[in-house]
This record gives sequence, structure tokens and C-alpha cells, in this order.
Amino acid sequence: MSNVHHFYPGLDGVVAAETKISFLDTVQGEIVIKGFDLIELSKKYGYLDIVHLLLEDKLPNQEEKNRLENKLKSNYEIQVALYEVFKLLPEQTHPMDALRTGISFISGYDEKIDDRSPDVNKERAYRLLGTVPNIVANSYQILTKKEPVHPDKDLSYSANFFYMITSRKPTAIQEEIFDLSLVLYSEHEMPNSTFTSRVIASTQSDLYGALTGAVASLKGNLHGGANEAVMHMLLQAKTVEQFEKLLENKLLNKEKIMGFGHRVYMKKIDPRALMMKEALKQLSDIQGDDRLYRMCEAGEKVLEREKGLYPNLDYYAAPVYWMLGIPIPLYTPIFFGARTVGLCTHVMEQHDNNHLFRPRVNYIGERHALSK
Ligand SMILES: CC(=O)SCCNC(=O)CCNC(=O)[C@H](O)C(C)(C)COP(=O)(O)OP(=O)(O)OC[C@H]1O[C@@H](n2cnc3c(N)ncnc32)[C@H](O)[C@@H]1OP(=O)(O)O
Ligand SMILES: O=C([O-])CC(=O)C(=O)O
Repeated sequence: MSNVHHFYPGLDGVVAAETKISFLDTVQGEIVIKGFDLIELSKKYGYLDIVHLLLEDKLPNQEEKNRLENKLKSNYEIQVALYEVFKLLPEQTHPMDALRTGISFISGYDEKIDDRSPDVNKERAYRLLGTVPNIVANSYQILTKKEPVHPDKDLSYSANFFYMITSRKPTAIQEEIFDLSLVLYSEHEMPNSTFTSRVIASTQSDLYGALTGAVASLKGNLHGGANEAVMHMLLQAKTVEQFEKLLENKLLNKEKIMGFGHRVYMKKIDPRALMMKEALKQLSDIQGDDRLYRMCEAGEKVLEREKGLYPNLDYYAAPVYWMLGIPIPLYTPIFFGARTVGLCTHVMEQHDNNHLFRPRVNYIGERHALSK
């Protein structure tokens, strides 16, 4: 038997799981979520529909949707002690790190922490879906020395999430676009964060641990952190010409351009980015300011011409969140908030049909004999 195995750097192209949750069908050009194309879903359905689809295996009727929303609302509040924990965090803590701490902290309140059965895991997932927007919003409020914002149960789930992070109730169109962004971020097969959560769950560790690991994964700017990085990059330019120059210089310096490229869609635009691009156009028209839209479009052309690269969702989500008036450090936490449902579904699937993740290596170090 050989000690050398075929090595795929970054597990590129390696199949890591059999799943009934989702699949990036690059042949048909579809993001399949429980059998439906996410882009088609996003044109007709909202975030709560997707939550129901992922956790209950079916699109909900109105009554089921109301029941789901009420269940999430009954889980909006966070432990008083968590506010105290956030007060102890150093001021410069990134909201993703505060979120990681928050999710880790609340695990101690779960009286059935050692129960991984599907029903208990599902209840836990609903609790997390209710709680995460509050953790995202109020860790940030406290870190920025503001008063906590209490959830408003008269608002829809997405409107309340928006309200808690901005302290403003959204207009109808703002609510619609924010909800669309949550739909688009909700689930995406086997990105690094989902893989991380499944790896953790495969030791029979719990949902909180798996999600805590996923927050850390998502924070990196090769993954979820790219949406914040895109906005910082856009803010470095004031005009289309300046933005084009900035990108050209970055490419000359062999820098990676945030918001472009994707392990799976490398040579095509991420279909979710197109949806967010339309939303950006809509916001630009409403606000009578299309500067960011024009800069982003020009950037697209530079990357296509120079590198044959196309935008991923983060490229257009960033300026959309900017035009919605959302603080930049919350862009990646919002991504996580939206992805909570996808991650919970994956952890549940892993627990239900588990095989410990434990890959091998090709050893390229030295071997020594110990002298006697
Ligand atoms: C919602 C999401 O999480 S989507 C991902 C968000 N992340 C980003 O936007 C970060 C920027 N993008 C990237 O770093 C990459 O495209 C990734 C990490 C997302 C995927 O890339 P990988 O599959 O690992 O491919 P890799 O990084 O090796 O790139 C392959 C080639 O394309 C180039 N490339 C890929 N993405 C970019 C980019 N954004 N800017 C410039 N060049 C790029 C690489 O430099 C490399 O070129 P080379 O072969 O000449 O060295
Ligand atoms: O699929 C990936 O690798 C990253 C991504 O787009 C996502 O998590 O939404």
C-alpha cells in the first residue's frame, strides 16, 4: 500500500458530503435549494419561506408562515447576562468576534445541550434564528457605546432585523431589498463555513460549537468578510475613473480584488450578484444617486477585461447595504444571520447521518531515527 495519496489543495473539486439540502448545478446554472432554484425562489418568496423550506422541507402556506414567524418572535430576547458580556469586550472587537462570543455564551443556557436528536436540534435552530439578529445588533450597539435596541415584534422578521441594526424602521422597499439579501445569503451548498460546521458536528459536538466555528470561518475576507472589504475598496474612490484606476493598480500589484471570483463560478457571474445588482439599481433610482452603481459596473468591466473574473454576491451586497444605511462592520454578521438557517440544516443533516471527518495527509517533512 502506498503512503502517497492524491492531493487536492483546498479540497478543490472534492465531494465532501451527500446532501438533500442544496447543490450548485453549474451545468443547468442553478443554485438548487431543496429541489428549487434559489433565484426563482427569490423572485416570489421571502426569507421566512426559505427558512420553512430548509427546516420543514416544504414552502409554507400563510398559516404555517405565521406560526413560524411567531415562533421566531418568541425567541427574540437574549439573556441579560449577554449584555454584560458584550460590555466586557474590548472596544475594537469586530462584530463577527462578538457574534462568535455571543453564540458560544448562550450554549450554556441550553438544558438539553447533549441531545442531538432531530426535533431538539430543530427547536434549537429556531431559537438561534430568533436570537442571532439580536446578538448581531446589540453586540454592535454596545461596542459602539449606544443603548441596546429592543426587538419590535410588530415588525416582520426582516424588518425587525433591519430596525435593530440601524435603529430605523425600514421603508417598504428597504424591507423588501434587505429580505432579498437574506434570501440570497441563506444557503449555498458547501462553502468553507458550512464545511467547518459539518466538520465540527461530525465529532458529535453541538450546534452552538458548529456555528461558533462557522462564524470564525465566515469572517475571513476570502469568504464572508469580502462584503465589508468591497465597501472599504469602493470608498477609496470617488469617481468611476478613480475606481477603474484603483482596480488596475491592485491587479498590477497582484492583489486580489474583493467581491470577484468564486471557487465554483470562477468564469461566470454568481447569479445572486445579478439580483443584488438589480436591487442596487432600484435604490440608486429611488435615491437619485447612481454613483456607486456606475462604479460597480465599471469595476465589473475592468475585471472581465483584465482577468476574465466576475462578481460574486458580496460585490453587489456591499453597496446595497451601504445605500440601505447599514454600518459596514455589520455586513458580514448579516451574512451570518441569513446563513444561520443553512448552517443549522447542515449540522442537523450531519448529526442524522454521521461519519467523522478525518482526512489524511501526504507527509513532506523529514524523517529521523533517534540516536540511541
Ligand atoms: C459569498 C462568498 O463568500 S463568495 C467569496 C468572497 N470572496 C472574495 O470575493 C475574495 C476574492 N476572491 C478570491 O479570493 C477567490 O476568487 C476565491 C478565494 C473566492 C476563490 O478562489 P480559488 O478557487 O481559491 O482560486 P484562486 O484564489 O487560487 O484563484 C485562481 C486564479 O484566479 C485569480 N483570482 C481569483 N480571484 C481573484 C480576485 N478576486 N482578484 C484577482 N485575482 C483573482 C488568482 O490570483 C489565481 O490566478 P493565478 O492562477 O494567476 O495565480
Ligand atoms: O460558496 C462559497 O464558497 C461561498 C459563497 O458564495 C457563499 O457561502 O455564499
